[in-house]
Amino acid sequence: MQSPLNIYSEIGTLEKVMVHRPGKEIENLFPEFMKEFLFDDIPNLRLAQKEHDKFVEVLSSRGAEVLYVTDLASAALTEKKVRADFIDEFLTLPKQLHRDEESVYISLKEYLLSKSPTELVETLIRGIRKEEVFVEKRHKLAGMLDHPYPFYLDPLVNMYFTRDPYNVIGNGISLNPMNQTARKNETIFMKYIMNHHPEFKDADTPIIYDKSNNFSIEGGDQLILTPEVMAIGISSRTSPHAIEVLFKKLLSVNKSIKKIVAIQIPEERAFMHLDTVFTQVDTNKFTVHPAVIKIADEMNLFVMETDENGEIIVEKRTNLVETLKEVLELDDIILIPIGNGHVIEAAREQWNDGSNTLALAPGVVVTYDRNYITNETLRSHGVEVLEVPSSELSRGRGGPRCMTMPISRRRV
Ligand SMILES: NC(=[NH2+])NCCC[C@H](N)C(=O)O
Repeated sequence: MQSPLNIYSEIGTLEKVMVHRPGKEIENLFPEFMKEFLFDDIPNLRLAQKEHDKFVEVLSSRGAEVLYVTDLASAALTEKKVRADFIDEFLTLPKQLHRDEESVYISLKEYLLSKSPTELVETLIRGIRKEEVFVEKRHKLAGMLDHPYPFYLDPLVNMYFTRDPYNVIGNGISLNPMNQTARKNETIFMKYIMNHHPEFKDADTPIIYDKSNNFSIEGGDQLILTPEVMAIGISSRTSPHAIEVLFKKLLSVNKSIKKIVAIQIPEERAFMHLDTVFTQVDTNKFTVHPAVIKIADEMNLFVMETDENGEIIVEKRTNLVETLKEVLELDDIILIPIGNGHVIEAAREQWNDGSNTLALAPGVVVTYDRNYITNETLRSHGVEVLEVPSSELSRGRGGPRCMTMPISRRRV
């Protein structure tokens, strides 16, 4: 069966997309562990959900079919044996289990196995607080001590940024080994959806990358500029080794991608992924953080392609516009500076994901309404901008592109 996955660009009309509506996991965020969970503030859950519903409404209003990870995962986990494997895989990671006794593992597994597929998915995402499960204390000394850490299983608070833990390239999927411990378990949902969901399990879907490859890579760093060319960020989350391994695999299974431009970005919180400073809004138009424009002719860019023997060759470039013209074979590239290029407006709006646009079609993007200066700049370049409310969703440091995992786009 042909794979239902079909992504050959960043901008082709969005047909099918996967999202997660923020849920109870957000209420497991608290100040002491916020940084570890990669948040800078605690969103108001009810408002965040309203904003997310509005976001989904905008996607649907332009014809995209919106699927929820939780629904897909529940439908993939109908068999008990599959649920048991899924739980095992989930419980191998959490650091807090290792601090505790084996009996924690046994009790958690039993507790999770007693749940229906829908409840199981919901529980694994919201995390398990210690008071929720009874664990028999088998060791006398350790049993006398109470460890202050409040969870047996951490909440997956970043789950609504579906872009990062997995992403579609062509008709294949990259199951990304996440760089940050707080996000590692998110990838497992997609693995089970691909292997066990009725709509995906019999499809011929190449796995382009997975955790057997060790090096971390995340979807926020991967942009599919054309069917032949990708841009991938070398960032705090994505290692250069991973990019090379991914390219090799793409050359053998995807056969469409011929070139990768690896773009080095600073390893800073504000620049966590390439899509926080650079996104494609139309064939030749890109949003860019002015800090990047400033150094646009002295960047570390690496064009990867193959020679006539099929060997990978890597060449360094330094000029962003010239390199994009070269790899995209275009005469004209327009870089749209966020915050209209002003040092303060740009930094402020980029902090709230002003350059994290999601294209619904060539020249049509969804953005956060709070970034009104960037939105006007985009409009002045002829881009249609659909704004969504954003006071709560933005607190997780991700925007419309981060909140979506496109499954299918019409060819440009
Ligand atoms: N593609 C993106 N820019 N994703 C943003 C993810 C934000 C999330 N809090 C993290 O630190 O991982």
